[in-house]
Formats: sequence, structure tokens, C-alpha cells
Amino acid sequence: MGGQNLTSLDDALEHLLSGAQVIDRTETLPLERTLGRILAEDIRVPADVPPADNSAVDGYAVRMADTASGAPLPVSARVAAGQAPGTLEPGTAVRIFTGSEIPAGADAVVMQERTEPRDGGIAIMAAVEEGQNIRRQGQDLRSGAIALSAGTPIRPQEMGLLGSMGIGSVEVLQPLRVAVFSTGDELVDPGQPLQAGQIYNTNRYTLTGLLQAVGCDIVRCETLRDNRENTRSALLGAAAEADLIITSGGVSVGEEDHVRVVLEESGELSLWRLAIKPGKPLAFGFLDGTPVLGLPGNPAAVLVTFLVAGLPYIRHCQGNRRYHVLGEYLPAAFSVDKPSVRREFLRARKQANGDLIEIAAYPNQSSGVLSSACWGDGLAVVPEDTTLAAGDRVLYYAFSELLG
Ligand SMILES: Nc1nc2c(c(=O)[nH]1)N[C@H]1C(S)=C(S)[C@@H](COP(=O)(O)OP(=O)(O)OC[C@H]3O[C@@H](n4cnc5c(N)ncnc54)[C@H](O)[C@@H]3O)O[C@H]1N2
Ligand code: MOO
Repeated sequence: MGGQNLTSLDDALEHLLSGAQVIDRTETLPLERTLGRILAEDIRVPADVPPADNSAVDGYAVRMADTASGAPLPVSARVAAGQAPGTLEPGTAVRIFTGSEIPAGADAVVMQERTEPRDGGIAIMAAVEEGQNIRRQGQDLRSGAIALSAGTPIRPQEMGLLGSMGIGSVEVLQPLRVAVFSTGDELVDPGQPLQAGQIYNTNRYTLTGLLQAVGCDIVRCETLRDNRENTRSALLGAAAEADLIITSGGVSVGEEDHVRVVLEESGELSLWRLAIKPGKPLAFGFLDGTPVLGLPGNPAAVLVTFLVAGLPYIRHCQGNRRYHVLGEYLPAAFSVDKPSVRREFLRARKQANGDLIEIAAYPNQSSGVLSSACWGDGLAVVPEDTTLAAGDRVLYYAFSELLG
């Protein structure tokens, strides 16, 4: 616990992750539809990749011993990629291409640029080493090994690797089903005129984008008015069909802040008020066993709390065992004069200063200013109880790294 009975982000994450349930629903998908999914099974290599020794270059397959005399070698055969290679006749060379299988008996491939036509055959113009230009059977994957383990997120390169093994479909975890609620009587959807006291709904779109970016299924996306009973019934309804409920707004201390109260009254509030800025009033709990992540209403606080607290939890629930975020320490182009008991996440970006890369922070860090995040490319972290002078190293997380 930090000051003011705030929970530190580290303690909050430990609490969130220790209770997180990984999805237990799987499905089998053809390879081309697996991008962004999480493998539900270990993938064992069915047969060596590549399946046989093959040539790395266009040239000639030879037996090294036949090249010692320097005499030209007649070309006895031609093996195009895709053809069965046959056997190298002693004392000859076989014309071969990149990817062609190596004929039995050959122990080196000479690049065609290192040869010259002579006396109806080829003369080899450079010393030959055993094994040169041969890509060995199984150099990429060995039969029987685990190539990819359960919990691996599938990127384009994993799709390619699965294809290289001849695996056309894999078992993956189903997407996390998330219900999203914005709360507030003041909210109006874009496209309609604003009346006095109203503002346009921002968080609905930030959250929709974030959830799409991280591969969740949005099963509900609604706006709740500031009414306790409606809030209660909407959240309980969503609890029956979603793996996770995310709300924005209604978690602070005002009498119109119903989300947290509904958690307390009808479920369980297990976390409230973190030592982070923005995002202090974040709430977390359960309704009918379904986790509810109550993000604060301020638009920049929504983005920050989703990234630093929600996303590690979501990645865990998605079954992703590879999620780790590595920040980097770079000199700050700004200063922080007043220490805070809350860890502060500044909307920031990298900038060049001569040959130095430094971190600049958006001048207005109000949690109501979402422009800060559109200007920025990431978050700079000011630790609790810390001041910073320009030039001090500050921890920086790129949005792309956080969302990775
Ligand atoms: N007395 C106190 N007041 C406040 C505290 C506090 O500790 N004591 N904390 C402040 C902090 S920090 C935050 S953050 C906010 C969070 O309050 P809530 O999560 O209850 O959010 P709301 O009050 O509903 O809204 C806050 C702010 O955000 C606007 N908002 C809400 N939803 C949306 C949306 N979907 N799109 C655009 N803007 C939205 C809302 O109009 C408010 O301006 O509480 C502080 N107060
Ligand atoms: O923490 Mo609130 O989220 O600063 O605006």
C-alpha cells in the first residue's frame, strides 16, 4: 500500500494476475486465419525441415575430391528445384539451383560465378570446402522437437513456420469475450448535436480500438446512464455472456459513481484506488464470477489504465505466455519538480536531439486531454516519490511495445 490507502501498481498487478483465469475454449483454425491467436497445443515437428540437404545457391554440385586436380568437370545431370536429385556420377558436376536437393555423393556446391565453361564442362576457379553452400536437412527444425509451445501468440513468422512443417490447421484459444460500458448522463454519441452539459463519448471508441488491437471479441458495447439499478442489471446481464466486463467512469467517490457501488453491493470489489496517475480510482472485482475492470472516466486515464493494468490481465486471460514488455531508459527532455506518491505515466514520445534520442512529454498532462496520447507514441514513467531533471534517464514504453 502507498500513501492515502492507495494500492501500488505492482501489488495490483500481482493481485489481478494471481486470480486470472485463462480461457478454456479452443477451436481449430486453418493456418491463414490464425494471425494474432494463441496456440492451445504444443507443436511437435513431424519431419525435418528442410526434409533433405539442398543447395543455397545456383551452381554445380561436386565431390570435393574431384576438384583437387583443377581439371574441368563434365556436367552429367541437371537438378531443378522440385526434382528428385539422383546420384552424382564420379568425376562430374551436376547443374543445380537454389533449393534443389543435393544429389547423393556430392559434398559441396560451387557457385556458378566461381566457375567458367571450359572444354565442354566447367572449370572451378576457387578452392572448394567440404559442405560449402549446402543447407543441411533439419537445419531449421528437427523431427520430434517442440517447435512452438502452447501459449505462443501467432505472428506472421509463426504462421510461416507452421506451414513449413506441413501443418495446415492448429488448435488455438478462442478470443476473450469482452463487454464494454461507458457510463455517464453527459455522454452523447458522435453524429448528434450536443445540448448544454453534454459531451461526446470518447472512451467507447478508445476502448473499442484497444480491444480490437489486442484481439478481443466485443460482445456488448453500451452506454449506461447514471442510474444504479440500470447499471446493476446491465452489468449482471453482461456477466452472463462475457469473460470480462470493462467499464469507464463511475468508479470515483461521487454519488453518481455507480459501477463501484454495484460491485460492492452485488458482487465483490477486490481492488480500488491505485497509486498511479492518471487512473487513481481504478476498480476491479467480480459480478457472478465474471471479472469487472472499472476504469476511470477521464479519457487519458482510460488509455493509461487499460495499457498498464488491464492489458497484462487480458494477455494472461487470453492464454498468452509470451507477453512481456521491455521499456527503455532514455534521457528526459523535461523535468518533474514535484514528487508524487503515485507512479506517473506521462504521454510522451521519442525525439532526436542531435545524435541523441530523448523523451519529450506533452505539455498538458491533464487526464482529460486525449490529444496528449495522439501527439505521443508512448508513456514515460515517473516513479513514486521521485523528481526528474532534464537529462535524467526516464523509463519509456512505446505504445507499440505495450500493445505487442
Ligand atoms: N472527490 C474526488 N473527486 C475525484 C477524484 C477523487 O479522488 N476524489 N478522482 C478524480 C480522478 S483522478 C478521476 S480519473 C475521476 C474518475 O472518476 P470516475 O471514474 O468516477 O469517472 P466519471 O466521474 O464518470 O468521469 C470523469 C470524467 O471523465 C468524463 N468521461 C466519462 N466517461 C467518458 C466518456 N465515455 N467519454 C468522454 N468522457 C468521459 C466525464 O465527463 C468526467 O469529466 O474522478 C476525479 N474526481
Ligand atoms: O487519475 Mo484521474 O485518472 O487523474 O484523472
